[in-house]
Amino acid sequence: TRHKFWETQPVGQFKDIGDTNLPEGPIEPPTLLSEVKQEPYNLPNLYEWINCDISSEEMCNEVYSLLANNYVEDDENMFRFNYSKEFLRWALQPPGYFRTWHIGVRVKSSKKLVAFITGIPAKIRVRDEVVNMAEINFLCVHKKLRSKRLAPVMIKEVTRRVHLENIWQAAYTAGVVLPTPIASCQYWHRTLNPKKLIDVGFSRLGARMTMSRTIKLYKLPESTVTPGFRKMEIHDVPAVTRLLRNYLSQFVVAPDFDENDVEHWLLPEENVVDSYLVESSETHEVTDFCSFYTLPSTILGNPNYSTLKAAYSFYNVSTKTPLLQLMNDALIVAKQRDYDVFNALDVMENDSFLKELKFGPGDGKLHYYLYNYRIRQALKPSELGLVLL
Ligand SMILES: CCCCCCCCCCCCCC(=O)CSCCNC(=O)CCNC(=O)[C@H](O)C(C)(C)COP(=O)(O)OP(=O)(O)OC[C@H]1O[C@@H](n2cnc3c(N)ncnc32)[C@H](O)[C@@H]1OP(=O)(O)O
Ligand SMILES: CCOC(=O)c1cnc2ccc(OC)cc2c1SCCC#N
Repeated sequence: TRHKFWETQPVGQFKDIGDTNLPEGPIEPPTLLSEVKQEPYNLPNLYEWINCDISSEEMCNEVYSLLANNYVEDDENMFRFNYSKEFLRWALQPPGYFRTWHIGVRVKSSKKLVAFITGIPAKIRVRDEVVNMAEINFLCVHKKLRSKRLAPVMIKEVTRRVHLENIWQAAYTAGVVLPTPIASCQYWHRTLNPKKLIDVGFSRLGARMTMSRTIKLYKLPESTVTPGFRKMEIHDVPAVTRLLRNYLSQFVVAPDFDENDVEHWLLPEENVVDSYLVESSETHEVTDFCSFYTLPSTILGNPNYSTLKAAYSFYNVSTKTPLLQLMNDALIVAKQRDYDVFNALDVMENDSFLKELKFGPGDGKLHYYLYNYRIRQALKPSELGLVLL
């Protein structure tokens, strides 16, 4: 058995791939709340569970440090995600969040935080069904405690706590292949600071290319080109919600955002999320929207640089301005704001601008998963309207 834990879970199993007799939808029915295990799963003796109050400065520092030192690295150990504290508070406290779903594991004696996993509630539409789900993220076990089967316990515990809130499905992404992806996406990278990306060893000077020629290749205008292109403001929430809900309705899997969700996830917050829209000067109608979130990475083992400033494409809608032009304006803003790279997945309609805007394909894949919800057959990235942090 290749996946001793995952083969026990209500997820699509590899052996079932292609079996179109299996119905789409929940794999297991909900259980009665009285039947949900009332007490936490057992941890190895030295450890204890802790609910992490991310709004507490001290707790947020501990979570930040655990992730900054032990969270995801690329295959070549060139980068490690360095989620900021304000980003973590944003990511973990959306409307309706549960503090009990921000789960830590501490060493009983030293009180040191050594593991973490989180859930947040989200309404996710799958085809025509809007399903109450948990979005699971930030699963992290300290480097010194790896390969001790702690992750399955963390996963079972967050599952138990989600069940206690009468939620039976979840969504998550991972760079690793597990039973069984509903879609597999590719990262694309648009160089904004070529010299730095070459110096850190991510990019290489092209054949017959000089550094100055390479800098010229990635050069962008000093200012955005779309008339009416401006930052989103709180009074734009109703219009942006309408625009986004309508746009996302075309995808097989997408969040079902209401105005409260849009205000939380898309209203600009410095160093966390940036959103811009196009307001028509004559009709004052909001016709287009683009957004990106800020996720820096620690640059590992480089004497000259410590941090990579990366922007990640979030939700973009174009109804009047060509998507290509809208996204080029997003690149221009990111360059103005001194980002080193602008990253995007090939989800939604992103494929239509990636090559033309000089994005290059990454070597990493991002696999999307649903827990306790079967999809008849894997989706194409263009059928996905969901971006997880
Ligand atoms: C109704 C609600 C349901 C809610 C829950 C839904 C499900 C949510 C699922 C979680 C979604 C998280 C999403 C998310 O956070 C975004 S993906 C980022 C995950 N975190 C990292 O990569 C950080 C660095 N790595 C680590 O901290 C550890 O390596 C982790 C903790 C990843 C594994 O710790 P370890 O010390 O290296 O390994 P053991 O403890 O010995 O455990 C080995 C088992 O863990 C399976 N494994 C490995 N990586 C996984 C991953 N990324 N997802 C799921 N499972 C993963 C692996 O296949 C094996 O099971 P198998 O034997 O069956 O193959
Ligand atoms: C320069 C392009 O690469 C990245 O931006 C980057 C940065 N930090 C990471 C940390 C962990 C990591 O683990 C998979 C990958 C990166 C990546 S590439 C995949 C993310 C994107 N786009």
